[in-house]
Amino acid sequence: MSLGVGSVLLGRYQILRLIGQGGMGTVYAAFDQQLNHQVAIKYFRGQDAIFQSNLQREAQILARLRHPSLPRVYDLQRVGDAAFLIMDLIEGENLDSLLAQRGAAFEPDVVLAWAKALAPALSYLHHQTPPVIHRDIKPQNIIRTPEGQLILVDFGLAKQWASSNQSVVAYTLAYAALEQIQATSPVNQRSDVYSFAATLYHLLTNCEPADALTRASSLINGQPDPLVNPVNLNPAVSPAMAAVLVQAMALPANERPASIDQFIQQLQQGFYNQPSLSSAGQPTIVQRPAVATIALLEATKPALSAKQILQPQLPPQQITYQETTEMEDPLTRFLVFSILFVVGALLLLCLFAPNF
Ligand SMILES: Nc1ncnc2c1ncn2[C@@H]1O[C@H](COP(=O)(O)OP(=O)(O)OP(=O)(O)O)[C@@H](O)[C@H]1O
Repeated sequence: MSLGVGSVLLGRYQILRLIGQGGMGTVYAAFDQQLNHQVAIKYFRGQDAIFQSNLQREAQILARLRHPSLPRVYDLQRVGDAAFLIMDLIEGENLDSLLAQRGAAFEPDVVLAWAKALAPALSYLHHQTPPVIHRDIKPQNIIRTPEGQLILVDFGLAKQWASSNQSVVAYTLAYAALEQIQATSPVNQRSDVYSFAATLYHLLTNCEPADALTRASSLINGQPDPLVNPVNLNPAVSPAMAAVLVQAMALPANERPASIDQFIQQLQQGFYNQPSLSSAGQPTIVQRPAVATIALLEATKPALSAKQILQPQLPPQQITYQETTEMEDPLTRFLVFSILFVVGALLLLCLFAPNF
């Protein structure tokens, strides 16, 4: 079905322009000739009956949502194997475009303010029964309106059903949690915590974070985690804030903050440079050099390919990390103590045998 500019869809929606195309569908701006207002239409094409009925069930859930930072969903129309979701048209520019135009990282106070503005919307989604998981938080899906308000678009909709379809990628690799890529354990609000943190990481550093699959693959092969500490990319980010981000992007879901609210609280503490805590579930920063080992996967070394990681035999929760600092290394400890011993002996000689 062609949706050319000017054509009228379903006898009512005049297509104004193409907004963007993603893995699951295409988004258009249109004019609703019946209600005289502009809408956004997401066009899902070539979907089977199971997908369509799941889509309908989810659209019914989304239609009940009311939040100032989320577009309202009005209608779902089906024509053959195509489906059209009608929702608020959000005018403005997405944060990915704003970052590209700026060509440099955003200031930490700006990103923190954005995070705090978006968190209630995510929290609202997560507190639905059943919880609505966004599944695709990324700078491109956050639109800043001309009034400066942030709106989170493209949420939830049937992405878990799409992910079982081999031809569809229903997430964006750089921002997706490992459990979402592997599809071996349920995606939950901690998966959104990962994506939200990865989004903030990108905005704070102007660099896409290393994706979870590459990171897991490196760790399995005894390599350091390729996720660059945000402090090294933007010195304006405090070490404590960076630690919170890195913790929220932990590969095992159970090491991330349990909720968006908890994450934002930690991020705010980090911004104001409060000391980071090292107990379980609290932010710690990855020290370099550090030896990262994946204890339960140790037996499978030396090499696991990315494809193998994708296979469902090893749930991501089984991945645990162990870190040793430089001083914990026996050779380093031996060298440091030897040097201290020699220096001490020389000092004693100078004191008690000055003619020596
Ligand atoms: N209601 C809306 N109003 C305005 N723009 C929107 C709206 N919903 C989505 N968009 C924009 O449309 C573009 C394409 O969205 P789309 O959802 O097709 O792509 P995607 O997120 O890359 O992939 P996927 O199909 O996996 O969701 C994005 O840039 C998004 O910001």
